[in-house]
Amino acid sequence: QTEIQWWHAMTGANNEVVDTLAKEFNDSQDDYEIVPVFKGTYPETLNAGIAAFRAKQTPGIIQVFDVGTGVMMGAEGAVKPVAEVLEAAGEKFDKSKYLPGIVAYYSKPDGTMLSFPYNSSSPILYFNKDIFEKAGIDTASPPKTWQEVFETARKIKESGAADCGYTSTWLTWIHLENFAAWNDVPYGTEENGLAGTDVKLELNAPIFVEHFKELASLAKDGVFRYGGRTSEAKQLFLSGECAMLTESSGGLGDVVKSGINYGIGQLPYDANAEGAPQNTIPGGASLWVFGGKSDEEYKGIGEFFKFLSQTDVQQRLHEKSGYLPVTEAAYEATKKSGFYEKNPGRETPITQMMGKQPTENSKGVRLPNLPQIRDIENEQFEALLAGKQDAQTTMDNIVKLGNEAIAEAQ
Ligand SMILES: O=P(O)(O)OC[C@H](O)CO
Repeated sequence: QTEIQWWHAMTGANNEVVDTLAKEFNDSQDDYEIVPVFKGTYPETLNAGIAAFRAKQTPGIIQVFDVGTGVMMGAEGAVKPVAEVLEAAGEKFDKSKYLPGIVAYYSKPDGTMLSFPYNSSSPILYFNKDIFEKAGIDTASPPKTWQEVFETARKIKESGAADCGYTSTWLTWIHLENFAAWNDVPYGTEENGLAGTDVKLELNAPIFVEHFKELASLAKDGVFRYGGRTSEAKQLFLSGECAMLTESSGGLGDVVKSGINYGIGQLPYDANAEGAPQNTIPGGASLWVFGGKSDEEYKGIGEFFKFLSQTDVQQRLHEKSGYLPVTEAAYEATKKSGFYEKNPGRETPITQMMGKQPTENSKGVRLPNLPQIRDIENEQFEALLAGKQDAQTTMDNIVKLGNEAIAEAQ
């Protein structure tokens, strides 16, 4: 039997999905064994992969988050494109079977798709219906714009219905990368890095500065509570401390499991942005396969990817975790099953990603060192939210330090 390690960053309900899928695949045949290994948060998992590559001790499969895509693409020869992996298992990879936004995100400019889109997501608004009712807020029409979210959050705090009105996971992904795409404003030049590598960040434009000014003011008043750089803030919602949360659709598994009386709204947009809402960009992660493995291992990984792309597996993954069904067939099957009628809001992450043809502001953000840029952004946000600097300084610093880091990485 050939053992194949699958390094991943999934916790809670999503970790259970990983373990279940590996077990089902292992039970379905005798030649290969997929062994899931939890490697920490997404940034930690990527760092573990880089270290393993240097030490020539790579796993068969590694889950790399959206913004690590540029890093992996830059590692010429280190990875084996997904089509070649599937070919090893006698399967022809047909891109047209996958949702177009996802294919575009994980493909090189020449169209070669490099990784397998295991868990794609889109950020949404979660709200606690019990708290809304206590504060006298209509649960049938959750806030649509950021301005409404902020006003509602203040109202909730003032009413005493909850300690904190609003929190958010991933400020970088939700309040910068998706904020830009959804409001149809640039994150940076060169189509946010998709059209060229000489990118200059445009994150100190007034729309971003105003947004963060408001967040900082909410934080000062205890209305907004900061949770951390990745998905830590989800706990603040699950514990009932915060009434609203913006978080990945991939957080749904834990929200459902918690038994909380929750509702879903689409990702808020800025009321002053003319083109909003435009479309969100895919988040989550994909599965990358390292080069230099034996034919047998590639065949095993190809078989596993074949297993993962089956319609019923994709449908289940989508329904259990909240990640998107990555194939058209699984999306259609979920629609037909009546799942969306029975579970209001569960189609929102898909429609907000696919609803409109992307513009040059909303295809994605691709930088060779985006994880590092996110570190810079997070450091600046933390200084802002701790009251150490104002929003204009924060966004100016992000642009200055970010541009320096991008120039260095070229
Ligand atoms: O929580 P996930 O898996 O949807 O990922 C969120 C972000 O895209 C990570 O960069």
